[in-house]
Amino acid sequence: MTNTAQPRGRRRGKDDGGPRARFSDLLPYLLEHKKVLAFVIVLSVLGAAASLAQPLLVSQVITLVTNNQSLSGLVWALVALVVVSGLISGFQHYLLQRTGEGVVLSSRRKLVRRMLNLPIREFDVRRTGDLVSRVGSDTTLLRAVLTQGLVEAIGGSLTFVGALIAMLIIDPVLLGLTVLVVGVSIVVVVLLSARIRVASRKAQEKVGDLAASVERAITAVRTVRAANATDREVAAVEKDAEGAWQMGIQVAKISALVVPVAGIAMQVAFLTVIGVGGYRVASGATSIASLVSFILFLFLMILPLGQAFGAFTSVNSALGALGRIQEIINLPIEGQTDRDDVPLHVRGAAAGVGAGAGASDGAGFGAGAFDAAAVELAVEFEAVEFAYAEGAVPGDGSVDARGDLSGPGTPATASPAAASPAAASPAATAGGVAATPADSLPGGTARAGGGSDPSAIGARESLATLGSRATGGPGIQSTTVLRGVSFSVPRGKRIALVGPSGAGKSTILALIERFYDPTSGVIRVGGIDIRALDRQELRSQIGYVEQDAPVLAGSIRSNLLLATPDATDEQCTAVLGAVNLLEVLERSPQGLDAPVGEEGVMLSGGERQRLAIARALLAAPPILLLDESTSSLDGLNEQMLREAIDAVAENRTLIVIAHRLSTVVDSDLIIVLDHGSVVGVGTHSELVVSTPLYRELAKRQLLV
Ligand SMILES: Nc1ncnc2c1ncn2[C@@H]1O[C@H](COP(=O)(O)OP(=O)(O)OP(=O)(O)O)[C@@H](O)[C@H]1O
Repeated sequence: MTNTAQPRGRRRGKDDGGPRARFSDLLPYLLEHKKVLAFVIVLSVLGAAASLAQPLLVSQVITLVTNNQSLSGLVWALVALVVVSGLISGFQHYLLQRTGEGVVLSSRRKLVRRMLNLPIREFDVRRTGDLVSRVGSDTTLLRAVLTQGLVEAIGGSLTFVGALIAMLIIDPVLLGLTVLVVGVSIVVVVLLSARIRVASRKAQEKVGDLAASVERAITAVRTVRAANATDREVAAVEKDAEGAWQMGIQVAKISALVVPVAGIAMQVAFLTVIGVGGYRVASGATSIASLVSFILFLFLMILPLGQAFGAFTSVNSALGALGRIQEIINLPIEGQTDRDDVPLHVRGAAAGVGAGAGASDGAGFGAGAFDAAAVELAVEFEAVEFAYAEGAVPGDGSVDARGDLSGPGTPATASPAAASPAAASPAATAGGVAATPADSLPGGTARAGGGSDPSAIGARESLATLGSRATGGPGIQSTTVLRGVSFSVPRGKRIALVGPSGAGKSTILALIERFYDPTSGVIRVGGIDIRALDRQELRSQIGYVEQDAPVLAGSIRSNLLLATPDATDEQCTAVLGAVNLLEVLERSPQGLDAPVGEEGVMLSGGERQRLAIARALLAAPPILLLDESTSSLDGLNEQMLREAIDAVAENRTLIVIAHRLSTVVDSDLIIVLDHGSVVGVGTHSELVVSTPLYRELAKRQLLV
């Protein structure tokens, strides 16, 4: 399905332009099990020896029969050989299956660990279903490398060589003919291998597409059903399923060419040996016993050849899938693309933060750990510019740690020298917002210019252009979302961000969480440039309730314990009481263990939001970020929730986004955003007078 509603992720232009893996990429996965594999290879060698011994014994049998001598000893030896070969082969099979599962497990572990640590930007451009499919489906192909013959082929190669030597001794002429036939088959298989690899990778990509469209349809099933779009979605998913089927058929066709090659080689070699060998026996050039043992060795030689061809096919299929796995594993994780040009004195201060930041007593950042005056400001934005990178970025799997993901926040980011010239330009300062700490007003407010000033609009446009240029590398498009945003949030205050949809309010919270880095400008938390803070440390100081207040599948308890795994049942119950959610507990005899359904679907919208807020409150961080956290609440619940937040918010800094001004009119400070710029800062009564946009919003909501 061509899913235009979601980003398609990194697409490839050409068939063979996708992520590639070499055999050497597979080795680390195999080497993790080197002891077992070495043991299996020893077993293979023993098995090969047992196999090689059989034709020799058979040859002996023929000689003894011809000479009318007793066979009993030899027969017992043959029986023992067959039994031992069987046991070895069974044990070997089990060990290989087991190791194959081990390879799948370790690849899944690596992949998931990497995936969940990727920068948020990666999740903006990739499809969830495709990522899930890489973990679930691509990894299973690695198993086939071991279970479908690679190790047997290694052991088998000994049989192959042993048989070859024996055949050389028995009849070099017949061997020459055999090698000719076998050589042709090997060339054919090698030629087909590259096509198998490409087809296999494309088949896995199609499976990824399929998983992505199934995921899309299922997650939006209510919307799809309500829009009477079920049949169309089914058709779209079916189309993707057909795409996967077609590529599967493609793989089957190429494999079908490989599989019979060994069989054909064997038959041709066998017929040739029988024909030429029979002639040679008739002419007295060789004996019947030699011909029979030559033919048995021929079988022994061809058998591992079949295994080798099978192994070759499965390794090439696996390499197709491994390319997709490695594409993710090779991506830089969050933090790896950071520039280390944060001024040293800032880093030094940050070192002190760690010690105090762990204390989440709500008193603020690491009291006493660094300059107390700086701590007075919980959050500061200074001339922050930001643009999301948009659109698909072609990648080959070996993404340059500094280049590809940079977008906003890397090359043009951190150093003051690298800040967008427009951000510091007089036009920007005059037209939009206060750009330097010196411009901050006492009490932590920021000076706001006239957002409706035409010159400011002009400045914004040029900033947008510059921001885009600064941000986007080749292939990356970006639109400036925040333009020279400056404001300060004093510790312990309640701040509201308001403004029209798309003004950039949620983006500000995402930047405080450091999901993205600004294109230019500085964000400080507790007086520290957040680029100098460890992300975990930073986030442990912040409670964040997203706009869609996500609730994870699982129980109420697992949702609450997400950020605070050690919280007691009493603490959980108390925080649920604080957000008026005790009723949900009473509803089910399972209490805290009551399931909430996929994405919390068994809860109402308001309950989901309150549960998410309860989760944030339970962690009791010094700073709380609430994104439209009261939008799904009825009047009564909203009132209760506000009281709860007010109670918990004591001594904490609260930054709240709300569309309904009624929920934020009593904030200590309201910051008004429009098109990514701060157009007003003040209290409700100040803004009604000073900021036309705010007055308009308030008027529409019957607040003035
Ligand atoms: N992940 C993203 N990738 C690309 N663009 C984005 C992303 N998130 C937001 N945007 C864009 O950034 C702009 C600001 O979005 P943001 O969500 O910050 O606005 P908002 O003020 O919170 O809006 P709302 O009140 O409707 O939630 C919008 O134009 C939006 O399309």
